[in-house]
Amino acid sequence: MPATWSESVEKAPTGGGVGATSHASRSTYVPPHLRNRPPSASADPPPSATVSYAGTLAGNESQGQGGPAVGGFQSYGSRNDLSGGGLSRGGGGGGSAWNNRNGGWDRGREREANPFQNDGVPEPEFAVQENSGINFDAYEDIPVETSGKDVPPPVNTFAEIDLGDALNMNIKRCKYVKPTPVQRHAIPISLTGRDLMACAQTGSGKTAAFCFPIISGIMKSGQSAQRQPRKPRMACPLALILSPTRELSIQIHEEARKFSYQTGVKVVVAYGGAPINQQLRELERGVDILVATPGRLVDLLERARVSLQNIRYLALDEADRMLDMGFEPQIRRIVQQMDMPPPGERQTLLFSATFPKEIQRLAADFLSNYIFLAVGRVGSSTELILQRIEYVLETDKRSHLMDLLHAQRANGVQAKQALTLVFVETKKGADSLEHWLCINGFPATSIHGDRTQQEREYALRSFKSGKTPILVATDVAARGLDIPHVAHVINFDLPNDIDDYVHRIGRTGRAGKTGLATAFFNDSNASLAKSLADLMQESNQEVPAWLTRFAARSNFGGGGRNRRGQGGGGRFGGRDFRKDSSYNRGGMDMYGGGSNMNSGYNQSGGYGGGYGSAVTSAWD
Ligand SMILES: Nc1ncnc2c1ncn2[C@@H]1O[C@H](COP(=O)(O)OP(=O)(O)OP(=O)(O)O)[C@@H](O)[C@H]1O
Repeated sequence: MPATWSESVEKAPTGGGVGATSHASRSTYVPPHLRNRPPSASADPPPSATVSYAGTLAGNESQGQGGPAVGGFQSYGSRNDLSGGGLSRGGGGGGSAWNNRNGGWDRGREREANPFQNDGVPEPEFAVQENSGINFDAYEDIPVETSGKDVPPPVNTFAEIDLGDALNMNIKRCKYVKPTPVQRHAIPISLTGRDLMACAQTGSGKTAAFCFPIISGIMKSGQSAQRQPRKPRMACPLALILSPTRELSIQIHEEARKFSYQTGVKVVVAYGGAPINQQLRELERGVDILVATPGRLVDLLERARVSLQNIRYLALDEADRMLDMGFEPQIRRIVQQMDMPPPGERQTLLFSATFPKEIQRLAADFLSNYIFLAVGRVGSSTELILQRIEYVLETDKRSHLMDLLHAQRANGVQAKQALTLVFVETKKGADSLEHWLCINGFPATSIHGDRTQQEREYALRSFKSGKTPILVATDVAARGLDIPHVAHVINFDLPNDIDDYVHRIGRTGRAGKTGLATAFFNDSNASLAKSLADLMQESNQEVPAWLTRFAARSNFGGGGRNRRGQGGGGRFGGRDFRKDSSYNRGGMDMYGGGSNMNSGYNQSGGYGGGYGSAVTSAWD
């Protein structure tokens, strides 16, 4: 069975509606500088070189791998096993006891593939070993803030929570020995049915924090999509997980499939850029949890192939991104203008590492009597990431990058265990830097919104596997991606928004591992100086004197995309906006929920931030 969509395309017979990416022959990645050459010249990237990393990078390398399998993407069924509509999912028994669904959704002819297979984790060994990478000591004294009515107490172990045998087994298979701080708090809250707005640092385990309660809730209820009254060929999922990018949706799907293995809960992913027919057929086979990007979901809703009438759980990952000006209209359409049950009748879970107050205000429209949870210095970066800011003129950036890469190479850590992610501002810039790196002997690939989905998936796989240990990316790769062994994040071009910086550097230093983040700063980044200096200080980083001078000089607090100065950050970045005096001025109940609250967001024209079209277009 093909592991990814790009593989399934490569292996499929010719033709068959693959759209823009339907190449007749097996597609080999061609770097941009070779793409227009005759076939004989357009072959592989330059010969693989050993890229090595120094000092802190070795720390990362030595920690081992905690994430999903390399190259792990969703599997699509073959085109030949689609007959019969696939709707005949035999139901589990009724009642509300555990395990009342079949132990796996392999009803009828369909068999549930083992999502752990790619991990190379021998089943019998999963019992004792801790997830090899995570350093829980790093989280021991992490500050936690909760607000809202009747907040359920946190737990210290998974055993304290009644998640069900099958899910507990999968937690062991994942080698999660104890919950991370956000899981300790968020899972008990969600299990009581409360709405939740949760902020927690990058790489701290938010995916499981929203997946576990959803999966266990579906298992416990004994509900399943196939037992709901449904129109023919219309999928009626019980849970919807939305994320801003295709790759993140793919990743969440992979994770959710592991967590729901043999629970009877079926997870399906739908995202843009991949053939919709394959996704439709997956949906026809039955779906309990639908993971989707907003654009593709709207398409499915318009075709009346998905109904949201049975939604019991709505989760927005990267919720602040999902509700900012780029996505907000689509999200409102999905959540408020289709057939989804309103707040109070469904459970809504919003997660991110950053949550500007303006977005919190907006998000309150989607929530009912919710609990706000902030774990760690939210909106700040983890101290596990060593941040370096270097003053580099625009014209010197490439040679400076080359110096960095040569220094890494000189230091002898294997490339596969120390990947480098380089962020640039534009798609053209990504292509051009990738080309330049390749011709200079550094195997690189790129990911951005102008590449086909097949190319994007191929690039990510090639990076994860270490075949091309440098990935040049736009912000499309800034959020959520959990790529083991990313040892170094380089902000070749700094973003305009400090929250974007937080997410970008969060691709390293995940799950308790250490990481290095280097940024090239020059006068064009002056508006970021203050928030950058503040962020570094909060994270106990050494702030260069020249940056402090820049910060003192710059007076950009009132506008632009630097939201930190507008209440999104602060000493404890994830403060509940309901605690603001301005929120209560109108006599609103401080923790009354706010589902009927008019945020005034639109009237005021939104916060000054927003994303320029170049950035927005990098997203799905
Ligand atoms: N309880 C746990 N024990 C060990 N490892 C865990 C645990 N929970 C999550 N992880 C691992 O931690 C890593 C980071 O998790 P995840 O991707 O959910 O982070 P995140 O908080 O969503 O990050 P981001 O803000 O970047 O989206 C993953 O590799 C995951 O498998």
